[in-house]
Amino acid sequence: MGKGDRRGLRGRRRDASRPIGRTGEEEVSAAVWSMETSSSPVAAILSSPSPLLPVMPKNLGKPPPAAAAAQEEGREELFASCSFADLGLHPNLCAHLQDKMGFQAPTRIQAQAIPVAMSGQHMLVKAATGTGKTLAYLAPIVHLLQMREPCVDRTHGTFALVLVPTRELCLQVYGIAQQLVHRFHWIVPGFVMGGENRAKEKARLRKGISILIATPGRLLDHLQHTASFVYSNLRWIVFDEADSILELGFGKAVEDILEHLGSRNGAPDQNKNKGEHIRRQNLLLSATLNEKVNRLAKISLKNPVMIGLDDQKKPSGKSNTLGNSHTSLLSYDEEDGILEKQNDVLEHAVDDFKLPAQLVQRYVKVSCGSRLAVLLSILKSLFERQISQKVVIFLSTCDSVDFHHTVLSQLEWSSGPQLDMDKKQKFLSCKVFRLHGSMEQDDRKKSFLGFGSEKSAILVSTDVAARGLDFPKVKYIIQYDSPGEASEYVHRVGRTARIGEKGEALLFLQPIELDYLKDLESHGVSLTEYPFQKRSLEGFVAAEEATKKLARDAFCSWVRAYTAHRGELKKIFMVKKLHLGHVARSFGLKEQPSLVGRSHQVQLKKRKKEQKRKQPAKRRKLPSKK
Ligand SMILES: Nc1ncnc2c1ncn2[C@@H]1O[C@H](COP(=O)(O)OP(=O)(O)OP(=O)(O)O)[C@@H](O)[C@H]1O
Repeated sequence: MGKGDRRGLRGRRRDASRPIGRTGEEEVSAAVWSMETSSSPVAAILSSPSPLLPVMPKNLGKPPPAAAAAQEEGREELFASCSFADLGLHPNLCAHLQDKMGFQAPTRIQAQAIPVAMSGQHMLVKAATGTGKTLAYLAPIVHLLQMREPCVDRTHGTFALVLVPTRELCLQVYGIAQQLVHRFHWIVPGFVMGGENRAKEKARLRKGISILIATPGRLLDHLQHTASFVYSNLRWIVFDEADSILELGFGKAVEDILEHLGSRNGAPDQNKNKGEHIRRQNLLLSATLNEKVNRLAKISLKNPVMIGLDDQKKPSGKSNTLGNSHTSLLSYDEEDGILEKQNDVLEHAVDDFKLPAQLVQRYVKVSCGSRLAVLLSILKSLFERQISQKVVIFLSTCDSVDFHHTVLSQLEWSSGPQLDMDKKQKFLSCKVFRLHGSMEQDDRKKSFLGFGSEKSAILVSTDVAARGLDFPKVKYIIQYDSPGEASEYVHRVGRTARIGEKGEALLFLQPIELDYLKDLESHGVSLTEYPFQKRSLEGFVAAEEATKKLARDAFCSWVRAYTAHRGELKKIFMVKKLHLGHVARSFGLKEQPSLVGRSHQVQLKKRKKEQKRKQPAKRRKLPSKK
């Protein structure tokens, strides 16, 4: 089980261990599945106008007009009015950012964080997802390394260490670092992470890596066992997605890493005796903070500049939206005064989350048994309205990802000859990828890179994809299984609506789970209900006597057909195992099964009596004489 996936399991065993019960809804959707004669049960759901499927809104996949305005407002709030050059970055780096990476101006968070990072002060940054936090720490590091005298050389070892919670994020940050050093080829980025070949990593460390991106477990392994790993010139330690690193149980590893690197507050500066006094700088960044980050901040940050933390609440009481964060430099008075202010600011920063202003967030209330049917309907509607879509579907466990990936892959449109029926049902004109921590590393890499490069695709994933991953053009996030903590909700939906782009997020909730909305509200996150009118099948059937009779006849014939199975099949299709009430409901019948079923049973008994009457009277067995 990959570390990155651990969060996917801890506290989320609910769907793995839940006993498979045949509740009403499951009964009905089972009935829906078995009613169809088509080739696949999944297709059955789609081709049957199940009473449970929502009628999709016309504007599905198109955010409401207000969101378009919010998107414009979001963009204005997102970008600073200054230039990268105004921030003091090297002209070559500014040119590269603009010409090669297409970044015309810094985001607000970058405009605030880059000068602080360049000043050498410790920093704690809280900014909404998709606001450019990666560049906020990598750009100043590259800038300062390229101007270092003597020139950075591989033999100097590692100057900057970036800790991230997942392997995919490790690859992503490494890719951005590679782009940033394009004009400074003497600065060498590299990565070490679980699942990779240790020996090759040792060889690369022995040669020297200037900017090292790492997952905590593997980094600690090399700190403890790779003697050729040189970090005596280490100047920066960056914790990207700081709260997630600790949530994933890396807390002890992080403390051991800080111990090794002499970067705990109060630890003797290991470079002092080297003559060259390198001021260590630690940076913590995330869109969400938690108590554990407070603890990490206390042991690793010294008088940090806090960005985006202390203006949590707008006068309206609404939580701060994107880009309104600003630097709050703690006044430098006596030690305890600073710590007190720092703690106070941190305490308040934990509970409030910032979300992109242009993100449209909805929830859909779905009973358990009809979840899959509704999910397939929503996907079908999304792809019918816009053939090319990038969608991420979050699930709670690896097994659930594997199952739903298999189900959705059945709907993948194959370019070869197709049956007419298949054409109608294979509505996904895109590839379906899966991602979770139990996959082989190569498969994980293929999925991660594959989904990122496709114009239209679906990714079915656990929370291993919830943090930091920057998939271009993801327009829709479906949380089929709700996340645990509200912070995970924020990060999941943060995979869309990035850097001012539009995005929509849909959370599946069962009627018994609606209280989760209140939990989200308490963190300043509010969702609107998915705007579809629930087709009231029962009302439709009850409206007309003729329709009601059709439904009754259909119900009776269905049950009769069910009893008609022969041989071994009778052990599978057993009427007495059916919950006739739910089967009746799947025909829109409100009557209790006993009423509808009783009349059928009465008929059955009558029929059996007639059959018996017609049969020649069997010779009665006389009791044997003893
Ligand atoms: N100044 C900029 N101008 C335009 N695009 C930018 C700028 N800075 C970063 N980006 C782009 O914005 C996207 C989001 O950046 P990044 O992943 O660093 O955000 P983040 O705040 O770290 O998000 P998360 O909280 O999800 O990790 C990326 O595609 C990145 O290339």
